[in-house]
Amino acid sequence: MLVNGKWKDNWQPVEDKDGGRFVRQTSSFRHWITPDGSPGPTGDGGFNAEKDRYHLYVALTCPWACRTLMARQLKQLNDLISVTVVNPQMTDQGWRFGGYPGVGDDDLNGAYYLHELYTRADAKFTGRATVPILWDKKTGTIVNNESADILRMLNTAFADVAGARGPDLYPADLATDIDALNERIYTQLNNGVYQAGFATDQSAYEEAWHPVFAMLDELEQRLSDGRTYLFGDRLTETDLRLFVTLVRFDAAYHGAFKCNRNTLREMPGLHGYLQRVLKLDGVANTVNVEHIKAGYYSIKAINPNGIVPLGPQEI
Ligand SMILES: N[C@@H](CCC(=O)N[C@@H](CS)C(=O)NCC(=O)O)C(=O)O
Repeated sequence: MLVNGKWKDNWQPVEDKDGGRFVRQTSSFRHWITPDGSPGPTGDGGFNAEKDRYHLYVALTCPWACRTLMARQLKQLNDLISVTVVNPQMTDQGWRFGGYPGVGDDDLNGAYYLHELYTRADAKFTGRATVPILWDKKTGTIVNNESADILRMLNTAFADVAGARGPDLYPADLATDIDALNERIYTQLNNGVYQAGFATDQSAYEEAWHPVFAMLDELEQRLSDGRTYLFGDRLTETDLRLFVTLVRFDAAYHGAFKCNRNTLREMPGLHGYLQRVLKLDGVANTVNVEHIKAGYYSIKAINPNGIVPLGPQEI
């Protein structure tokens, strides 16, 4: 991680420990792009919605980054916001650019490691250099590195510039229910799989494992009435947030993170739902199973010899 702007020690998945439990760092850049550059719910103003001004740095292995890519795709913002994909394999200094099929160099800033962008934005930055990063090309800084914020701002910020495009992913009449379900899915499942996978003692692993499957069972049940999406016929941000975890389940979480009561393929409601979302316009472009496997299985703390499993044949 970075300490006072300097890279310290070899990359490890867990820095903040609470016993054997994995604790996710809170995001540090929380500015918002808004239609008129006024400050959003958090952070400073000045980030007007403009064409060709913003850039996303993502890893295709990372669910948090991929939910922002999905939002960009579904809101039809690909022509407004450019993207660079980092190398899925973790180095001793975290994410790097180039050197892997389907990966870009940092043409924008000429960085080799992603952490260089954090110190460019804040020379004294302390913390983990995570993806996604929403970058402002105009002022050369990070707008926001919290995917939940980015998802929400992409839903509305560009409506004046681009016209209303794509589905409303956070409709007002569902906002309270979306917030409540997001929170539960995040705790038990999106982050729960990481808590199981990065646990460093048996009880912390077991403590995380049970809620993962309790949530999958609950969602399997929820979808059993034949609804298309979590809230019925309307696709919402909660679907994006769930999809990115489901699509990684059999390829990464079942093996690398030891979430192995069953595979997702064995849950017909959830598996059917996964396939339905995968078929939405352009969503398949945001999914790269090869990058997903290469990424999770490159984490030495959980897979020291770096062997990448050949299966699953299909997700
Ligand atoms: N709160 C962040 C979390 C992002 C995150 O944890 N990304 C992981 C990849 S899946 C990362 O970049 N980890 C590198 C590190 O922790 O050093 C978000 O949702 O945007």
